[in-house]
Amino acid sequence: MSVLLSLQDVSADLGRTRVLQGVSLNVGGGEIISILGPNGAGKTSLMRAALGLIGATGETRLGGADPRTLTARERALRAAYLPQRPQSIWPIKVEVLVALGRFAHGAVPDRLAPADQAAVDAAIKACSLSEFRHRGMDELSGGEKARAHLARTLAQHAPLLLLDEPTAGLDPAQSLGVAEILEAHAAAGGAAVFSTHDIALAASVADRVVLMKAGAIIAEGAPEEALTASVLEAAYGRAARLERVGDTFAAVFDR
Ligand SMILES: Nc1ncnc2c1ncn2[C@@H]1O[C@H](COP(=O)(O)OP(=O)(O)OP(=O)(O)O)[C@@H](O)[C@H]1O
Repeated sequence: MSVLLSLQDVSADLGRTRVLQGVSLNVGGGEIISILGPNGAGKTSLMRAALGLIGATGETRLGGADPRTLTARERALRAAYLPQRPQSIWPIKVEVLVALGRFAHGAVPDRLAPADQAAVDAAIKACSLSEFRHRGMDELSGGEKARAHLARTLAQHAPLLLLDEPTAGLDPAQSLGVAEILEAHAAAGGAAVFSTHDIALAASVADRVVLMKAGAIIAEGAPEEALTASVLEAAYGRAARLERVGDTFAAVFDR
């Protein structure tokens, strides 16, 4: 199994806040890993450190290289990043936004080579956006916009997906669609790391969950083994448990 991302004892500060504390994580091809944890736990910071977007101590390797030494293009060929709440500043068409995902392959959005066009079409289809592809980004609902940004990320065809809350704002059926996209990516040998507050979805989809609190990983492993009641309570400060429901899960928080 190829190692696509490796963090060893990574710590980082933003301003006066220690946002990562001794984080170690290895991600190999074929894996789906979900990052969980309360607001402010460090999930976004972990992804940004993985990409070299924030300074950190320890050792970070993205596709075997220190991400701080990579050009934007080299980084984009290794990892596709979906930021939390991405913005599209211009009212560009959906298919043009998705084509921007091809920049690392040398694509120009209005003159796509066949391979770039095929990648754009496949990403639009996977994200159920075919009927919206000619619409402006300013003519979409919140969930449709989120899917367009995900499609841009997928069109990049990077082996590692780093997705910060890819299902935020999506309806349950669309969230399951994202889960199936991640499963297909992993089945093809890629890896997906995604953060979410949907514990049940994470447990259903991820091979491994990583639970963070205050910048540190407090539990990691197969969902049912890692997400014990005591660990969930330690993370969220409320009594909670993961329950199996058929072949999926529910996260139950006591009131
Ligand atoms: N630019 C910044 N300067 C100082 N502190 C920051 C900065 N950005 C984030 N933080 C702090 O870093 C910590 C981790 O933030 P991060 O965005 O990584 O959390 P998160 O787990 O992704 O949270 P959420 O679930 O709310 O998205 C938080 O305490 C946050 O307040």
